[in-house]
Amino acid sequence: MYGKQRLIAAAREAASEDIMIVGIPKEIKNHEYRVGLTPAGVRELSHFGHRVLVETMAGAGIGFSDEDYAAAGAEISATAAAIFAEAEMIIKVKEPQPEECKQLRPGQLLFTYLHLAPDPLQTELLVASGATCIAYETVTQNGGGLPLLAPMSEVAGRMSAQAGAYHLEKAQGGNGTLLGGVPGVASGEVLVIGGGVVGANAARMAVGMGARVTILDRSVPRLKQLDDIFDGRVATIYSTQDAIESYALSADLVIGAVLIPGASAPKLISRDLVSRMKPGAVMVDVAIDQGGCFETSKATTHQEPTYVVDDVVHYCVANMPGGVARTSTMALNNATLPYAIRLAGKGLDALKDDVHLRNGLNVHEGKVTYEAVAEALGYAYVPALEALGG
Ligand SMILES: NC(=O)C1=CN([C@@H]2O[C@H](COP(=O)(O)OP(=O)(O)OC[C@H]3O[C@@H](n4cnc5c(N)ncnc54)[C@H](O)[C@@H]3O)[C@@H](O)[C@H]2O)C=CC1
Ligand SMILES: CC(=O)C(=O)O
Ligand SMILES: [Mg+2]
Repeated sequence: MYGKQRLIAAAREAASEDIMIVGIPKEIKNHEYRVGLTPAGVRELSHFGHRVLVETMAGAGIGFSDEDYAAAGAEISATAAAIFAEAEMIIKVKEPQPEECKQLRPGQLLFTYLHLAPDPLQTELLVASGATCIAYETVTQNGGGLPLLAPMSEVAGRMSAQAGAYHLEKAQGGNGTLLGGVPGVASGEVLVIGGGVVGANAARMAVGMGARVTILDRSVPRLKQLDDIFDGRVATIYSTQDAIESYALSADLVIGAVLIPGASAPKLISRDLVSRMKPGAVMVDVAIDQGGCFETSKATTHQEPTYVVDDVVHYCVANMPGGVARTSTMALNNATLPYAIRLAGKGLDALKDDVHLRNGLNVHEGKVTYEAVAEALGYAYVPALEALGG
């Protein structure tokens, strides 16, 4: 289709689309200043005729005022409760907290990160809500990759090297190694386990700081790509228990960056191995939002990001990008907005029409529609298309 024909078809399609009430509550997780839509995103949805309700002060922490949102076409709501009560689709950033889950209802769409496999309580509450819950992190795309996880993985990967370098300082509990070294003194050793988006971005920052970096992955094609990208500046090693053990024992900083989409992260570093690592080494478990890939990991917050096990500092913040919320909000919105527009225009048909968006569906009308989540938590698995009624 070309030119005028394409415009007419687009106008017809737009005319047949519904108008939706979209709600943006303020995030309530610890030190979480990201927001589900920027004013620019509100403007796009308003342009398509949708009503957008934004909770007062939702973007205040990152310089988006109520006036900015109102100027973009939003209606400012005084409370989250008013938004949950009226909106047909809720757009958030972090997984809904229990008090948010309890306000969801059948027929309502929820579009946000969920990370359900390691989170039985949230899953139970979403199933009980009857709502349609779409997880950013399991939406897929042609050619592979997770387009709505990738922007935050880029951020968290870059932050992980930064956080690791900082916590290697003595005053932060680290062993006092400067990752880049200085002339005449060896640089620090960084082990990155998982060479996907987080891992590549972590390595990029660590290499930039002058560290000696090794990336482990169990995908040989991915190791080949990394070898090309880094052009000899990182070592790429196939991931086995042997490799993990030998590199972890000499590392100053270990970054956990593995993912099996939708599933709980595999525990790749045991408590015993942690006890044999260098005292004052630092471990940053970015995979903590999927349960963590170190046996000793437990989720922490930006307020209290670290704890120590066997003299090894653990940094396990489950919402790392929230620490650079302004950059993260804009990066996340760039990725989510086209999907939000389709969901607002077509409702459930947007899921029926697009297998990649449908792969984001984790819970619908009380059914678990993502296999790895059902398996991890003992629910019956109902394929998304079947749950949606074909
Ligand atoms: N804590 C936080 O704030 C954030 C956490 N994340 C999380 O970081 C994790 C990684 O995400 P991405 O890099 O986007 O995923 P990705 O899918 O791009 O990369 C994961 C990599 O892990 C590799 N892998 C799987 N099993 C492995 C094993 N046994 N040994 C070595 N490598 C293995 C895969 O081959 C793949 O290359 C996810 O759990 C994601 O949710 C992402 C953003 C923010
Ligand atoms: C990916 C994720 O969970 C986050 O950005 O917080
Ligand atoms: Mg997270």
